Amino acid sequence: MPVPTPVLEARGLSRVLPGPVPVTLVNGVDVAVAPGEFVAITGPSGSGKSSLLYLLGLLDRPTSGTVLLEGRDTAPLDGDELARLRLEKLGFVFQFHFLLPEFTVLDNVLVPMRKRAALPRAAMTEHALDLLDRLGLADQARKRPDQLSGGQRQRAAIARALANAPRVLLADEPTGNLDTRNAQTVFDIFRSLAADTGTAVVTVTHDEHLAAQTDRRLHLVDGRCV
Ligand SMILES: Nc1ncnc2c1ncn2[C@@H]1O[C@H](COP(=O)(O)OP(=O)(O)OP(=O)(O)O)[C@@H](O)[C@H]1O
Repeated sequence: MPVPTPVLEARGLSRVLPGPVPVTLVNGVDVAVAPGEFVAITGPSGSGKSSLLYLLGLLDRPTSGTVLLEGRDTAPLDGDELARLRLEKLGFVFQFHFLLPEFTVLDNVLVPMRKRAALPRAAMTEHALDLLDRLGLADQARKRPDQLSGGQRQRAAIARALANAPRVLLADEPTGNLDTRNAQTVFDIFRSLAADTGTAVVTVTHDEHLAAQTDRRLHLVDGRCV
């Protein structure tokens, strides 16, 4: 069977903070993520999990090595080109939801769609409402984030991350502020997202029970994948 082109690939990825005593955050990581794959980044505190995720998400630049997105080398791209790729191809979820407090949930989901401007206005609203419905938030669309529960807020943040139908969803401890039930719901959403839409999901987690539910684990120790 032909091996599919990885949607996301790291080759010899390293990130060193310069200084009198340079600090190595990520050290020579090679990884290839296939479309529809659900991958956990695990490892002890300070092992470089978030640093690796930021590199994979084109939010930080490696000091050596490169990231390929859908087979395209991102190393030569400038800041604007990277921002465009993030907007069009990647979705992000963090431990804190980072929803805009003065906007409704619906308007929060519309922000990345408006920025991309790939759809007429009415179609954007329809798509955003459909996403919220799929995440069990149909009744919350016109509320502000502070009127939602913690679990609902994180699902709204996931809806926003999915607004532009990313090829890869990157999540940094997305269940860190959630109780067990809501944490499981988030992982259930990730699992069906990967299986049903082919979106690759890469998530940092401390939680062994959740990590065991993914297809594959990248375990980091001192910035190296072991
Ligand atoms: N800007 C920075 N300046 C100095 N040290 C940093 C900086 N960013 C990260 N570090 C250090 O680099 C190491 C890796 O950090 P990173 O946040 O990637 O680890 P992590 O595995 O995600 O940790 P945690 O599980 O605690 O969130 C840590 O030791 C951290 O303290």
